[in-house]
Amino acid sequence: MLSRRCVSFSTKISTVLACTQTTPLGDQFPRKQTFQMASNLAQRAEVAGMDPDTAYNDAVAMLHTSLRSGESLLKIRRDAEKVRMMRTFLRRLGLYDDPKGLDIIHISGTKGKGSTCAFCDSILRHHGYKTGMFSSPHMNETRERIRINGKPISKEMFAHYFWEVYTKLKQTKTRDALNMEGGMPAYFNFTVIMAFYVFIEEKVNVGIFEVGIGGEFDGTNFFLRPAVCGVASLGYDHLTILGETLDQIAWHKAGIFKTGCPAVTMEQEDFPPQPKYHVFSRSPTGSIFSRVWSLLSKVLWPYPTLSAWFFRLWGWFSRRHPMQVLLDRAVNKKCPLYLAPSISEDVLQRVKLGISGKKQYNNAALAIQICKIIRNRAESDFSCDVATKRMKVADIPRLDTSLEDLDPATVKGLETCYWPGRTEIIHHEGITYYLDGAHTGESIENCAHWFKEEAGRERSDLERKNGKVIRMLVFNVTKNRNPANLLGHLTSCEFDEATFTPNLMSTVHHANIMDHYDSALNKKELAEVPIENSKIWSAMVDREGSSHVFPCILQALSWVTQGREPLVKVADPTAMLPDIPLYCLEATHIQVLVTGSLLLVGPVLGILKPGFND
Ligand SMILES: Nc1ncnc2c1ncn2[C@@H]1O[C@H](COP(=O)(O)OP(=O)(O)OP(=O)(O)O)[C@@H](O)[C@H]1O
Repeated sequence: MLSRRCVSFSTKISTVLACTQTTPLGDQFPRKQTFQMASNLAQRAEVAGMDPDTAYNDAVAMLHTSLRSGESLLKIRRDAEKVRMMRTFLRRLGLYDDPKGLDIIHISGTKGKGSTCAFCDSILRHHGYKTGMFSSPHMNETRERIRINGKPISKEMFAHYFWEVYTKLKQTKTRDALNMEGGMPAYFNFTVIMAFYVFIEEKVNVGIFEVGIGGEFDGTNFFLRPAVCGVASLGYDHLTILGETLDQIAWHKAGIFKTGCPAVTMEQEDFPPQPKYHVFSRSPTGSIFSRVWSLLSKVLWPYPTLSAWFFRLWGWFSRRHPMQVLLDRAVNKKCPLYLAPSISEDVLQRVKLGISGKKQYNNAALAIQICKIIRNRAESDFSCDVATKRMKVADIPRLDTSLEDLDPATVKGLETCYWPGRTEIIHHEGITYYLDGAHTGESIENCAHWFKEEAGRERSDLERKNGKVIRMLVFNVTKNRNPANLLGHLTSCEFDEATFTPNLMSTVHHANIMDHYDSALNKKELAEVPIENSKIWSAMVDREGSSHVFPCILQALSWVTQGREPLVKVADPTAMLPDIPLYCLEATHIQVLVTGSLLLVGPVLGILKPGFND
């Protein structure tokens, strides 16, 4: 399979990695040098029968080096051009239209889009479809982004298709280096294109695509006629890109709607505008409000407090309900829009969802209706439901989940659905790990609710048998997120001790450094963020000494589970772990919540459940 144009520079990459391993905090990856090395080697020999690990590592290294460099050029392109550019890349691969026989499900939303995709994937698989799923970001390995029949594609398959797509695009590259349409797609766009290509080549029946950021200008928004679009729950994330009010965010998310293609959404809350309300925020809706807004912001900017209050009030009164924005966009795009309300109590009692958490019932309802559309597609006519100007939000047709929708295959799909690292519980002798990759206000709130419910039940059972249970937190956030906003939701979880660590597996040996190139590079994230988080936490819980900072995940986990966990070993035996309080050692059971970042949860999952990807 690997007889394609393939390169081997793993040995050289390992040499480079070896240099970085000695400086744990603030490692600098020699990006420029590796990029040159990668591009030189890419034009080299054909290597047949390569070892899959080497071939895979080479492909991932290429993604992180030569293809990442395209991103800086991308920034100078106007947003709307990105989608057109994606279509050009596909044409260069010989893909001129949406392929026949591959139904596309395209899902946007702030929270729950990954879970909805996973539910769709599982339900359809249990109905006999061959499924493909593209999601981002990945936790441990890049290949997690492309799944076939619920499993990440193998390293061998990833390497094979990577070099096939890479070579075809390279051969059609034009001389105009600044013209990105003639160049190479950057990291994210490349993985999207590759997923699409893999699904076609592997003759998948349904391709499920999770939007990266927003929707309108996202790299996944190149489909001409998706079989169905879904919008999961809306909330605040990526505000600097999408805007700071929910109607601005909704506008982007609804950008995936296509003329004549059915779209389904769930009930949406209308949160108040974010407290941090920027004077110069730009409304993408292009309304008269936004023009007056922009004029006033120019007049008022010298008076920051006055203008901040003015704009906060303005934002409050001028905002539209996110559901109204979804409807308006459906009208503009002549798209039939449906509402999938959450599952009702009687139906709910029949199913124990594979992904837990109360919000998952909303995601499941959305997935059930999306799959129903796919299954009944041949005999359905959506033209009579195309949204019209006269329609009000209350008129959006409802697709209630009834008992008849829960046929055995759908129930099996919902119950066996596995979405790694999201509200996942792993039991070990004397320890229960609660893992959740939540990293926004809404999802951390959901995580705290889930943890209190699940861990509370377990603690009551254990205490009834005279057990002594303590609770530990292992936490990190990545850059650009507000740690106080996230940690605030966790203060009610009754943690006895809290630990903070960067998303670095080990200070000695950083596995998969290439797969997590960015996080390994950022000095502030590695050294300063955990200290900052620890200070915020101490101030919030007002308990001296119950907050601890570690330089890597292995040290934090070793400290938390001292003497109990054979799987967790400090990679550097010379590392001095601080003393753990006596009452922790005396406890009969520890409950550990790991949350705040997928890049923290991923490595922990990798330790506790090796091979969870296979
Ligand atoms: N409707 C929801 N509201 C709030 N939190 C949710 C909802 N659905 C899922 N979550 C939580 O959000 C986190 C991420 O879930 P999921 O992967 O489904 O979402 P996502 O939209 O793909 O997010 P991201 O891509 O940012 O990780 C999980 O912790 C999950 O429990």
